[in-house]
Amino acid sequence: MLAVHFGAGNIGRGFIGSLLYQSGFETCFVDVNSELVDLIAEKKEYRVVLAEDAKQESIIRNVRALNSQQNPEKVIEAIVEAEVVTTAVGPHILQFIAPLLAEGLRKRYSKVEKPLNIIACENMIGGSSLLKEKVYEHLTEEEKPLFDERFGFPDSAVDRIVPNQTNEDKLMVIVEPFYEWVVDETKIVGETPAIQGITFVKDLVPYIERKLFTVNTGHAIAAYLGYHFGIATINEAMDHEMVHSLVEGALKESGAFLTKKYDFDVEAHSQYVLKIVKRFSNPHISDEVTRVARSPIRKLGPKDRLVSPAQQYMDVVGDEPTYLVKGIAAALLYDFAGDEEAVQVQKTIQEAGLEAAIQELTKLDGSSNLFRLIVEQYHALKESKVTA
Ligand SMILES: NC(=O)c1ccc[n+]([C@@H]2O[C@H](COP(=O)([O-])OP(=O)(O)OC[C@H]3O[C@@H](n4cnc5c(N)ncnc54)[C@H](O)[C@@H]3O)[C@@H](O)[C@H]2O)c1
Ligand SMILES: O=P(O)(O)OC[C@@H](O)[C@@H](O)[C@H](O)[C@H](O)CO
Repeated sequence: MLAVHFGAGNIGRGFIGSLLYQSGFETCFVDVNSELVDLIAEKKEYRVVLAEDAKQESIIRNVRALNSQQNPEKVIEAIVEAEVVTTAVGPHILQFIAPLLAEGLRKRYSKVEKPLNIIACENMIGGSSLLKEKVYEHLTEEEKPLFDERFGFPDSAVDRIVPNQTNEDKLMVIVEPFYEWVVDETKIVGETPAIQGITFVKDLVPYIERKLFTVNTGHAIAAYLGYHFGIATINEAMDHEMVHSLVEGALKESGAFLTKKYDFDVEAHSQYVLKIVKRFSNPHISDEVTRVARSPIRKLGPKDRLVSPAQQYMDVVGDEPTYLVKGIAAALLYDFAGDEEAVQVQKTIQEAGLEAAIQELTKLDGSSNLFRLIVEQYHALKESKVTA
């Protein structure tokens, strides 16, 4: 059984690759990082170590790797043979892998009748659907209905914290023990991929919203406020009394709309939040705030982890959010020079003004209450700049 996985990075090796191996797949990683591809091709195995006292280690075997820029034909051949295709490249990269994936699916269509499912494992709502949209931009009108019958793009939610890391063994990856991978079974075409560890559900939306607007909302707020207070890592940010209580406040707000909207059990949701806050404080993980804060343009988008829960809190709970808005303000103040999107946000604020920048990034109506609150909190936070 062959799996083709795009993106041999943190989550690709540390999570998806690991579950594929445990489920009996051979995994062909596809990446553009030559060093990584060459190392996987040479070693044919790598280590995954759990970030816990016992540091339990697994060896992931049965892996190979291809550089999609150097060997596109081989990637196409692998897609022809695959039982499943997965991705973990980042939401903005899906458009770049789409042309090659379209070529692979075209060739496969002409050679193999067996259906194939393509699962994007990215932190966003509708990742596989977006990938499908991008792939379909490369198809003819005649091909589209034929591909609909043969290829599935089920959306998914993935949860496992895998920090950026530099280890002596460059393929080794340290991951937190916890993981969750939920896939929309209604969009599967043909057989359900036999991957142990996936939970298949009929309605993914509550799962992806619960994950993105709890884990990623809390994480982003810890990162942006941590950065604001001059803190380097997420667990240090969680040790900072003010950041800790602002994260908890934001998760109370997102929890209030999630439990109401989806009729989640309130006590079970509190336990879910407690566990997440504990995961952020894992002493065995050193996760830089700049990784978690990365790509603020994406994170300030209307459907992402900051603005969407703030808007939904207003709509569903009927109140003004206090903490989520502070997180949005901190994201707008994020000026890390090593992050192109952060540089772009600061440039837009300087050149177009704060209000035009907020409108452009969040797509919020300039006359809305949420917009007004964000402007207020931005100025309040900017004036209160202190170091930890
Ligand atoms: N790290 C985590 O904790 C975590 C957890 C859950 C979900 N995710 C999601 O997984 C995705 C990947 O995150 P990550 O942390 O593993 O990032 P990463 O940067 O470690 O890995 C991304 C990989 O994609 C590769 N890549 C870039 N362009 C490519 C292309 N055109 N073709 C093939 N490969 C390409 C990169 O070289 C890199 O190896 C993101 O959407 C992220 O939100 C991450
Ligand atoms: O990957 P991003 O940039 O969407 O978000 C950064 C982190 O919040 C994220 O990678 C988490 O570690 C992960 O989503 C945990 O499951």
